[in-house]
Amino acid sequence: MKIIAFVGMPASGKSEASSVVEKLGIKVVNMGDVIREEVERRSLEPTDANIGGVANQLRNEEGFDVVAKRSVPKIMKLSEDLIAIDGIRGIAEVERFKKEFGEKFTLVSIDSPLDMRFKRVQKRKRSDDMADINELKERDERELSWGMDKAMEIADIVIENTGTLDEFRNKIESLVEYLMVEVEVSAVVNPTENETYVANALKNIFGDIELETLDTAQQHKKRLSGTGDVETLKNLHEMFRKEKILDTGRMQLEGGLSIDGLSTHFIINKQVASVGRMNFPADEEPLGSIHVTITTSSKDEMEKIFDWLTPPTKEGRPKFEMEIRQF
Ligand SMILES: Nc1ncnc2c1ncn2[C@@H]1O[C@H](COP(=O)(O)OP(=O)(O)OP(=O)(O)O)[C@@H](O)[C@H]1O
Repeated sequence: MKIIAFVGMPASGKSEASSVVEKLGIKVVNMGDVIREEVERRSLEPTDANIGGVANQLRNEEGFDVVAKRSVPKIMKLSEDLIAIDGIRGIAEVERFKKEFGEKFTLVSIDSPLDMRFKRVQKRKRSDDMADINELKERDERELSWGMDKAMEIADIVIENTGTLDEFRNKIESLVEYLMVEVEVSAVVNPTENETYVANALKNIFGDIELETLDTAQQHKKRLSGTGDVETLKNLHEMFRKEKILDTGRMQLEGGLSIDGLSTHFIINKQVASVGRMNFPADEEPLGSIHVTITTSSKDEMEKIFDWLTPPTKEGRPKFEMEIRQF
């Protein structure tokens, strides 16, 4: 499971980002629900004043990360691959989520300058919106006092929201597709082989991927396996170039494509990988090969990955080089 959360100054585009995510079918957990539930538990009317009052009371009684803390079990109960958290207000909440979810938690900062945010607020006309730029500055100050700037500073990904709304929505879609990519790698460890030898072969191709040892149906045979995201493919990306095997690589990727176009599977020579090089065996090697499966949430994303890893070539050189992170 992966968790994504947006932070940013008032009117930077967090709600827009959440609604794009929701439209893509991703579950959005609203932190405000925790407060609304507490309001109900205290048998109060769900008015703005009661919600604000209970939120403040909770923070004073149980700390600034109280809402995050109470959201954690709700998130843990879910079984989706990707979940978005809406409504982070400060650094304490970010720290709580980082502690609970570690690497699985991706914090995204949405950056937009004050004057642009003010123009957008004037159009938004939400009941709590301001007519004067100084009121927006005051709102900024309140968010800063909760450490929004610190939360933005430690974000894993920064998205500039300085263009059109469509451009922004495309960036968020691209980000979600990027986060949904899953890479699975595995290789058999034969009784005659040393586990470290196989682990090194895998790490030579996939960098510092975390591996676990699994039993196989056959006695004395183990399998080393690991899962990762697009970052896991960065070293492979370099190897295709170093070994000058872009065309062969492309054939492997395309050859292993599933009928629905959402996953591809190919094998890499384990023995060759153990010495830090890479090629593709025609068939599974006698001692087993390295198996790689890449899964995406859309055909477009898969095509993007193909073009990024192994662009088409002309006279042996890539016709173009592209970024995989288009946000
Ligand atoms: N790139 C953009 N171009 C034009 N309008 C935009 C753009 N991004 C966001 N907006 C609009 O700006 C307004 C503020 O965005 P949004 O409500 O998503 O911000 P927010 O970060 O959730 O704000 P708050 O912190 O105040 O809840 C909305 O009306 C939204 O539709």
